[in-house]
Amino acid sequence: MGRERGARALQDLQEHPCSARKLAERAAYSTIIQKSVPLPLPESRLVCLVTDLTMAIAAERTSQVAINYKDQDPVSFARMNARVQALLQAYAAANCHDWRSFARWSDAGYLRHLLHECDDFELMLICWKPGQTSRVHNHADSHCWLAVLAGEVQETQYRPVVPKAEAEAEPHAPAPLSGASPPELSALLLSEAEGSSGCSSLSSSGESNASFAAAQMQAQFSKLQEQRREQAERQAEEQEKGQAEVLCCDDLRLVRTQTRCVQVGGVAYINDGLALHCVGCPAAAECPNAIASTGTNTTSTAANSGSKGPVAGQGSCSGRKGGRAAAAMSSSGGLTALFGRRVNGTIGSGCADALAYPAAADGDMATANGANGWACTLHLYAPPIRRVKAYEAGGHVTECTPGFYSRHVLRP
Ligand SMILES: N[C@@H](CS(=O)O)C(=O)O
Repeated sequence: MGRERGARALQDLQEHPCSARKLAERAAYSTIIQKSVPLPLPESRLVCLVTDLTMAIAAERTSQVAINYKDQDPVSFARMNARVQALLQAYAAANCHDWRSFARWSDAGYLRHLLHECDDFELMLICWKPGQTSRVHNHADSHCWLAVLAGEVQETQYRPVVPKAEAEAEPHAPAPLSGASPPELSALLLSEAEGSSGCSSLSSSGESNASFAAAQMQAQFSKLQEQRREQAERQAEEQEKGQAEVLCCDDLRLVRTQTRCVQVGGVAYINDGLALHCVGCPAAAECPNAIASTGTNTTSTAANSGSKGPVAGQGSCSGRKGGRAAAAMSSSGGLTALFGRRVNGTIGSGCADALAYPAAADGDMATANGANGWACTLHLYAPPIRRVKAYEAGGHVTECTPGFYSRHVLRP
């Protein structure tokens, strides 16, 4: 009897996602509810987001499709990508503030705050001060979406350079970072859907992408391959002329292919299938008034000006707004950071596996605003990232396990 009621409640929840009542019902049938304080109120947008993301991803998993960028069927990925992007974008654009109680910044490097983790995905809040960036890294076959909640971030993409001898032996081969992958395809579809404005936002309007048929995707994929061939040729030319920025680590040479900015409200898909990359918050000098107005605008240049800060307290959000947050520490002591590059250089290079991280100072508990140019991003990794490769200029390619600064549980 109890089981039946539970199943009915969950089915109901799936059909009518995310209302406070439904969430309360769901809580009644959840098995383990681990709480760290303070949790947002059950009806908070962040909790709803976790519930909706869970369903969007589970919907693909139940059809026996492996959820990762390498194995997932393109149509399944396109469907999931559209849903996930629409959910993240709705949250980012709603100008919610419930994330702020989990946000901490540090002078030592960007901080990762784990908000939710399950077998399918992890949701991470990342706090950046101006000038802080991640190392060039991969995502170890995980999908990764990024939504900007405050400020602005830049993503710089890199592609391994094909050694000249190899390129001559096979002149039309694209850089062999990875083979054909669903995300590549989907990202192409999304960028095509946005038109050829030159902006590199990957914000999605939502469900429309899900309707792409497999045949159309195949045609687009051929186009993508052609573009990659052209890009490889352009890179070879740039290298000849010595124009391309090249990063060397171990025997690998990486060439920078593009930089794109994502502003507040914007959503991007980032993945090894597209490129290796690093993400960072532009230094104040590069990016005056870094907080942009709510929306999905992005630019492909480093500089951004004339933007406005977010308006506090607006939007359709409920739940806590700011307030004193508790940073629940990880079981191993908590203060772990990951493949971030420390701006002050005091912590050294290489991956920071379980490296003790200085606690955020009280001053770092202030929230991001237009004046300080700090940024905050929401990252969704599906499945959770277990190990990544980090590429250090003049250094080594290092494997490391991502850690986090604080851990929370957002399940209702
Ligand atoms: N993947 C990085 C952030 S970004 O560079 O995408 C991290 O989780 O620390």
